[in-house]
Amino acid sequence: MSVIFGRNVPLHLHHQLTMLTNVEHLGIAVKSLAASDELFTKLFNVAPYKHEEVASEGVTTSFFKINQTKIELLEATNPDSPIAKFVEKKGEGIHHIAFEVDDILSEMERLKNEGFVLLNETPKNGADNKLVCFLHPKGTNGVLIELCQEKKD
Ligand SMILES: CC[C@H](C(=O)O)C(=O)SCCNC(=O)CCNC(=O)[C@H](O)C(C)(C)COP(=O)(O)OP(=O)(O)OC[C@H]1O[C@@H](n2cnc3c(N)ncnc32)[C@H](O)[C@@H]1OP(=O)(O)O
Ligand SMILES: [Co+2]
Repeated sequence: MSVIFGRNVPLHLHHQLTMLTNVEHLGIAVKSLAASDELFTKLFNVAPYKHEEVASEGVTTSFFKINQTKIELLEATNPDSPIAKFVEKKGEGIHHIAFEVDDILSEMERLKNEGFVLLNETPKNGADNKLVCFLHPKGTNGVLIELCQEKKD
């Protein structure tokens, strides 16, 4: 008899529900969204599909989509923004990799139990209609990882 574990999923299948699926986007820290919009529009030969400010993160973003690949450009909107500190310390460049998850709460629980350091204890509002959580780069070989779950209406 299979053991039922949360959401009526047999235990041996449950791990398949809590995992990082696709790369949702690559985050690139930039000094000027206007200048980088122009540069990446030339590079991709496609214009950004949206601009969105996330005041809680102190960023304004620009999103490009090339087939299934999403690129998020991020400019700081205040000196305390993580992007401002990053650009000041490391210059412009790749800032984070975001992964899509089906169930961010279960995934945060799983990763916490695996010893990863969550930078926010509960999911927070991200851009592009997502709930997000970040893992400390010190625990992921120096790469800032973001988890993204599509907000359900
Ligand atoms: C949510 C909107 C949008 C979305 O997709 O929806 C976004 O993606 S918003 C993105 C901006 N928000 C965040 O990045 C939130 C998570 N980040 C943080 O909490 C901080 O930036 C943190 C904790 C990663 C670093 O902050 P801290 O104040 O500790 O800055 P330090 O410069 O002291 O960094 C400590 C240590 O970490 C290294 N570091 C910092 N940022 C990164 C990074 N992006 N990738 C890799 N490593 C990073 C930094 O170099 C320091 O290492 P050290 O060896 O001591 O130099
Ligand atoms: Co992001």
